[in-house]
Amino acid sequence: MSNWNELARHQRATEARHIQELFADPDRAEAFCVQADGMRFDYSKTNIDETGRALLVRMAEDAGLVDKRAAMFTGAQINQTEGRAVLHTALRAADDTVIEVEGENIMPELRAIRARAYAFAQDVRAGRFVGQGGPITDVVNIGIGGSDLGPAMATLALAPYHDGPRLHYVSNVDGAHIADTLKDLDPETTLVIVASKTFTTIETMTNARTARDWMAERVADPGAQFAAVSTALDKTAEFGIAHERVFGFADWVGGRYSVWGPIGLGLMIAIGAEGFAEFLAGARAMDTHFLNAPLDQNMPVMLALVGIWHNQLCGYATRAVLPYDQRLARLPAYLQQLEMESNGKRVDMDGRDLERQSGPVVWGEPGTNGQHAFYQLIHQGTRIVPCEFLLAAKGHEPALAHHHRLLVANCIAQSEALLRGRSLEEARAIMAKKGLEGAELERQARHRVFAGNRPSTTLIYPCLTPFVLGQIIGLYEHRVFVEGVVLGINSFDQWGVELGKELATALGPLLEGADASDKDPSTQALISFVRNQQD
Ligand SMILES: O=P(O)(O)OC[C@H]1O[C@H](O)[C@H](O)[C@@H](O)[C@@H]1O
Repeated sequence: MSNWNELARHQRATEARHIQELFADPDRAEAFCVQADGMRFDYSKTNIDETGRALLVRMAEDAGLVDKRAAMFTGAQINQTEGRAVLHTALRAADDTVIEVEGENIMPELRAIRARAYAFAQDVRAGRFVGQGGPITDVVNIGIGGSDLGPAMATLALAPYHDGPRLHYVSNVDGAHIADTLKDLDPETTLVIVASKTFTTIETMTNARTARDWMAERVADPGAQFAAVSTALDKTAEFGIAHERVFGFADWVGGRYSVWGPIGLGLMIAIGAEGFAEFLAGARAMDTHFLNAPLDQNMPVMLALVGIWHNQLCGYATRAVLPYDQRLARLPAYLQQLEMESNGKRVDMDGRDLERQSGPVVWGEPGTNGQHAFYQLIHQGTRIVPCEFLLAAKGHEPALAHHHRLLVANCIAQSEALLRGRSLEEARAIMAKKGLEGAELERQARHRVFAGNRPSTTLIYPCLTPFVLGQIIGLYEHRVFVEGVVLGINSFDQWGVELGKELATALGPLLEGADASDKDPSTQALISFVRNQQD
């Protein structure tokens, strides 16, 4: 980060400037915008100017982005703390690509597993694979984290293409989740997919056993209606799932990057192999763009650099992801794992304390719902929240085009409002029109002032098709990668989730009465509250 100080100086020197001033340049809207295969990322409503952009791009270059990008795509062991390559891009690479891991081309096996998964999905959809009571009507995907969020988010996103059996996603170990899901299902026509990279995750294994017991009550051979997706083939066999319904993947696919392979089985069953292939094609188009576009016209690179400008340079701690697309309702949750599990780290690749903040807190809700909830703070709160809007130019409901026009108008209006705000003079004029005068006019006007000058970006795309969803998810994956490279961290491990897991395992027996006296007083009090309720 050799030019970090220069960038920080530039940020300080320009922070008093109103973003609107930058539009004195009539070409700004085009010049601060990136296009990729029909998608447009507009970052002109930020305080980044040409100098800032050039410095940001140089920072990415100096961090070795170009070489590190090549290293990822070609299978180098860039996940150093786990000694692994990072090759989710191979899951969507063109068929004739050659990618070697430890001297062996991994592509033929990937293609073979994908073909098996497609064939199984098509069999389920066509009623060739049946339950013990007939064709499959419902599929329950049991998984958590990366084995849930990706396929669950994508299944909802692609609802207009969903013509297979109903899909249900169960993740939480809270019995409420599986109980509520199973209560209306018929065990004789339900397929259960147990999705777990490790096949040891306590939530998933607990839910999987509960589902098997539920099925065993009505079905002679419950195992016959189970499929599994995992890297641990010994453990899937131990669980009793026949190998023809087990779809493996390698450890160089990170959990939160795994939707492109067999972890996407639920989505394959929902939308079919052809639709899934389109989803992969969209991500592949984004890979090609990421690999080839010059850095300042490279969508994932610019998305990442805008994020770094806002978080590490301006000091805005959070980022709101605001899809004006109801079917992307789970995108914020998906991105919370993708971005926060990847870049929420406190040390760099070599274990040294980070000199900057790590990745931001990511949150959000679909528009327009958020407007009637938390946008108050976004517009008038004392904290600045950079907003990332996502918007489809076209919806899937031609008969409801008037709804879509309202949706689009709201999205674009929000970014406009954040930019321009409303001055005290304008607010006074509004109050005067209402007949207010003097001190009361002044007081009321002050509540109606919007400072404006609040940054936002807009990602606009033609329509949320499988291809476009693939592009969007590929875009965010690469954004996380670029951010990780610039910050010098490993975006592909997740040691921060381990301590809680270990303590939870140790804590279980204490809830049943074992001695808790070595716990801190707060923990002891919580345990005894639970024990008292159980007695
Ligand atoms: O797929 P699994 O092995 O069951 O893992 C599920 C999830 O749990 C872990 O705790 C990790 O934090 C996630 O990255 C992972 O996606």
